[in-house]
Amino acid sequence: MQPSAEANQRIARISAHLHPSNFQMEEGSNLRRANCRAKGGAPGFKVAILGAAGGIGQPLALLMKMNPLVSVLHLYDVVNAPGVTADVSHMDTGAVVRGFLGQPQLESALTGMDLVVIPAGVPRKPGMTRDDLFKINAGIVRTLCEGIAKCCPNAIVNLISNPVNSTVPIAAEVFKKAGTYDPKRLLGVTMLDVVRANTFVAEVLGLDPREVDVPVVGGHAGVTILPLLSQVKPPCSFTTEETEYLTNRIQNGGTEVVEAKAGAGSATLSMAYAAAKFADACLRGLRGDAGIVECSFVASQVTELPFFASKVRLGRTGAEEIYQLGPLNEYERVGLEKAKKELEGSIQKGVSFIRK
Ligand SMILES: NC(=O)c1ccc[n+]([C@@H]2O[C@H](COP(=O)([O-])OP(=O)(O)OC[C@H]3O[C@@H](n4cnc5c(N)ncnc54)[C@H](O)[C@@H]3O)[C@@H](O)[C@H]2O)c1
Ligand SMILES: O=C(O)C[C@H](O)C(=O)O
Repeated sequence: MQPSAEANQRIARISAHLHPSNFQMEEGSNLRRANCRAKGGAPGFKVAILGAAGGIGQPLALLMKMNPLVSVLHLYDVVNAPGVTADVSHMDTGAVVRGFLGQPQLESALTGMDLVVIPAGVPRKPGMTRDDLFKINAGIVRTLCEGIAKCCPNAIVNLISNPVNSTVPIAAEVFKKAGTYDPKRLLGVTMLDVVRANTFVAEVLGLDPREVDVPVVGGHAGVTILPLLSQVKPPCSFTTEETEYLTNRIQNGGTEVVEAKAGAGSATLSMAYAAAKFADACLRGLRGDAGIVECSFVASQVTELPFFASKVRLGRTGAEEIYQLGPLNEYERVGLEKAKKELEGSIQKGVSFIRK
């Protein structure tokens, strides 16, 4: 049966609004229903995931598609973005999903985004440190951040790619160079350390992890991960043995997963959960919700270092307030000095990568 003149007109009207890159994965089709709805302006935020076809990217795409605060979800990767996009786009939740494949489509993926989440880059194998990933991931993060500076300079950026202690300074330098740097909008994702800390502390205390809140400060690698067990909520105390066990387990949580996966990568599922939780907090902040506080690795004056992870209050403009560390016990003070020593070198390495 021939489509009616009215239907043809409707299709032509909708097609005229669509960006050519959105057709990339649906050759032969004139109309993408998803785009029609996006054009209709469903309330919510526009979110891009860069590295969306990866071990973290895929479950993160699924979780963000389920988030009612997301109206448009852009999935970008240098491989396999079409398949992941087709798959996730069939979920009957509100967000409209669009896929973007390879560097020529990066700008389309980023234009108009409110939040950009970056899990792009290589993961560790057993025996590697996060810093061993610098060689490859530094360049990836630089390229992606150049795209952000050009196409969505006001977006909030959640940076997951390791080594976070260096990639966040890299991103800051790229944005400075482009004249778009707003420290409040650049957030290194350390949420997995908090998620792990809540889980392991709850195990020791015999509590439900959802009732536990452990601040984790410093950075995101080995001794730079500093859980503040003296500040756990609900208030509690630990023996020296428990403190040492918990601190070591939280600091080595990533390695525990890398070894268990035995060459098949690092944490992906718990990371996607943590990233989705953090992104949701950022979106609630953007919406104007009050009292959204999470730990993140940000530009900071809490210590003498230019970047440091601590509790931040998330609001309409990103990390609007950065909280001091609060009272530390002797064990934590020693840990803080160790953390700062290692962090200093990692931050400098990131800065020099762009400035050199
Ligand atoms: N911050 C954290 O707490 C945390 C936790 C876990 C993993 N990570 C880090 O996240 C990163 C990703 O881990 P994964 O397990 O998902 O790795 P993965 O290899 O499974 O996926 C990475 C994805 O990035 C894509 N990619 C590579 N270069 C790209 C580019 N230039 N542009 C866009 N996409 C690109 C790859 O194609 C791949 O799909 C690693 O660096 C890992 O160390 C961080
Ligand atoms: O450990 C890794 O390499 C990945 C990530 O940083 C983690 O903490 O799980």
